[in-house]
Amino acid sequence: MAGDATNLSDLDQDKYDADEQVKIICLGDSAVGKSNRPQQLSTYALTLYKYTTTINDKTVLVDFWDTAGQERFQSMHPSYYHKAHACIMVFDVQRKVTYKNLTNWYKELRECRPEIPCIVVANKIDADLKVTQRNFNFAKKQGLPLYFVSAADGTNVVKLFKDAIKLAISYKQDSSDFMDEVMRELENFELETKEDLSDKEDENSKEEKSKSS
Ligand SMILES: Nc1nc2c(ncn2[C@@H]2O[C@H](COP(=O)(O)OP(=O)(O)OP(=O)(O)O)[C@@H](O)[C@H]2O)c(=O)[nH]1
Ligand SMILES: [Mg+2]
Repeated sequence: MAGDATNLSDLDQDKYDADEQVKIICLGDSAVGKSNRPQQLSTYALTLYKYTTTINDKTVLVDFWDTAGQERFQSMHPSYYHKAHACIMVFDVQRKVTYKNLTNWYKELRECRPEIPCIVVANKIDADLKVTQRNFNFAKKQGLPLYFVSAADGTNVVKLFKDAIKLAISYKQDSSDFMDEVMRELENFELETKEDLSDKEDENSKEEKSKSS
């Protein structure tokens, strides 16, 4: 994948409010193959994989968030979920416990992000292709798409990331449509109540603005 970089400016999450920026998070137990790296000591708790793509003639910047280490505590810091537009939830078909733990990951995800699209990934299918015939009911039960993937030989990897990006963007557009609606309602509301506002309140709001800028 594209080069990764994690520095402080990457962690300013306000950028994800911009139309052309999406954030996709990866979840799952340790060593399921989220980063597809040979075993290594975790130097950084967080890695951002940056990816640029064009959708409907618009350039979209995608940040894939990936962790090392923190998932051993079976829980992520809330800032990891903050403003995420989609989630890729990975388990290892060779290790049943990683499949069982999806329940916990999914619960935590939904506490923080109740609505974002989520894809379930059964990884390492290269180790035993027969697993693709097995039923993994978790995904079906939750109404989530399930992808059989091998990060090692590349099976379904491109499709997975393309679809995750599409889902993230469509989620973002829907929610911004909804935001537009809310904003319009607020504008109308303001017109109706303007006369009631005293000068004092106007001063206060100016002060608030200069504080926050
Ligand atoms: N056979 C096989 N091995 C894989 C595959 N994907 C990853 N691995 C191996 O699984 C091990 C763990 O992979 P990682 O990518 O480090 O897993 P991770 O989920 O990022 O683990 P943490 O960073 O510790 O959370 C490594 O030895 C990888 O080489 C796969 O598709 N097939
Ligand atoms: Mg990793």
